[in-house]
Amino acid sequence: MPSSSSSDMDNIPSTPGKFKMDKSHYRRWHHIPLAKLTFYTFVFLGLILVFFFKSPSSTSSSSSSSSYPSSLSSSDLSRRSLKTNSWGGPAWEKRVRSSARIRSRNGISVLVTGAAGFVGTHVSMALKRRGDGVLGLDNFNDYYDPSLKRARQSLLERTGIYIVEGDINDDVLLKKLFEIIPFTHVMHLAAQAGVRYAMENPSSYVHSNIAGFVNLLEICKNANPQPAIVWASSSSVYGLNTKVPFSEKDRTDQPASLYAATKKAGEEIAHTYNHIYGLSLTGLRFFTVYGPWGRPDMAYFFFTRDILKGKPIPIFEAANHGTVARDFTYIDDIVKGCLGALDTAEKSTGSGGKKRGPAQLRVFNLGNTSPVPVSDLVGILERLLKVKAKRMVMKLPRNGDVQFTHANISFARREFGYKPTTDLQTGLKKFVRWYVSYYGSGKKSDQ
Ligand SMILES: O=C(O)[C@H]1O[C@H](OP(=O)(O)OP(=O)(O)OC[C@H]2O[C@@H](n3ccc(=O)[nH]c3=O)[C@H](O)[C@@H]2O)[C@H](O)[C@@H](O)[C@H]1O
Repeated sequence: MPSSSSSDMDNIPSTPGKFKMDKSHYRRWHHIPLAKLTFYTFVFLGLILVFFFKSPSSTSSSSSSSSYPSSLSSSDLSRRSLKTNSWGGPAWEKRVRSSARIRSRNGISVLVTGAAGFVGTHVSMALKRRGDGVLGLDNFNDYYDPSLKRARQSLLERTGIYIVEGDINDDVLLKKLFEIIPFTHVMHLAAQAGVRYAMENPSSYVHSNIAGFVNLLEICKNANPQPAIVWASSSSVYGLNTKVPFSEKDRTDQPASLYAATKKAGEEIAHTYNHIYGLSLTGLRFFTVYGPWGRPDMAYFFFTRDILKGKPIPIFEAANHGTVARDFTYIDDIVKGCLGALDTAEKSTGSGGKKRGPAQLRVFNLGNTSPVPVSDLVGILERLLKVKAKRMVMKLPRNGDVQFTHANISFARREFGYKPTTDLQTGLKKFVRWYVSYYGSGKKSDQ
């Protein structure tokens, strides 16, 4: 055998566990002065602390039981960006519990997604008013002025409704909410809305209306008990159909916008989760909802603003001066429809991700049943605002708009007595009153 050398190679153990300590190294440590040793110990501890605080799991929410894998894929990273540090901890859980507490006999506990949105705010208030437990969820994105969403949040807070700040794509957060509260129902209203904006930002529609919806259903199917889900589809699924009024039995395979296509996809996804997992699912096709606390991206809203400012408003017309009309539906009628759907929703039949039997699957139109031309809407606003609009008639752009909508609501009437009662004139009067109290009249002459 070759004689042993004193090279470092000699210190590599041939078998794990059989490493023999080199006494000369040991002796060398003994000769390091104590001050130096203390210094190196602090440096070492410092490095450990830095590593700990920089690690992904410690940057996620403080109460989250999750920890990220050590190697993050790009999708993990994008999901990470959805996490906020604003949730978690005993005080947060207490707020969640208090908000979701049922305060009436036979009440239900509802997770309302998109609670800081227009319809979400109104539905949350109506549920709370009758004693149901309500917990909101909203990501407060800036599709339109987030300060309006914050104002709606304050409104809800005053009635004891807490909105958790988070995204429906955040599975860790959703799981946590279902761990704390065994929700009986989910009112799913979080979505990327708007027909025309889909050409500007298509991926946001896929992110919220498809990926987000699937993520929510994944959590719901695994929940025990599984909740019943009522969610917002859209009148836009009728797309290029020409037969009126639109009935739930009509074809919906000709969407005119990506928005419509993602809502239609949602209806098919609902079918799948109902079929495989026994989730009870009800889709509501809303027809151009308007009213106080509404969405600033919608025509009735920004027409009001621009008429008051003396700015021209673009009024679309179809080919050959064809009328463009909508079945504008007042928010209180939509709220009645949402509550009716929640109250008639049957329980999901599965549990823990397994189907135990067939479950309810429904789709309803929620409209007003009397379409009004957009030019008439402008006429009503002119009278209410006492300002003449600067009308700018334009050809209906090819950006997703359809020429008209008109709901047949006989199915919703039969199932839960749905009966809209507010006509456009009355509803716009309430909207204008709210608008002026919230923003001021902002008339050009006032400035
Ligand atoms: O029912 C729905 O499912 C959808 O309703 C709503 O879409 P729409 O019915 O298109 O409402 P909205 O934009 O207010 O335009 C109203 C009318 O004004 C016309 N319009 C619009 C803009 C303009 O500059 N000029 C104009 O004439 C326009 O041609 C239209 O005739 C929601 O935004 C959508 O998220 C979805 O919920």
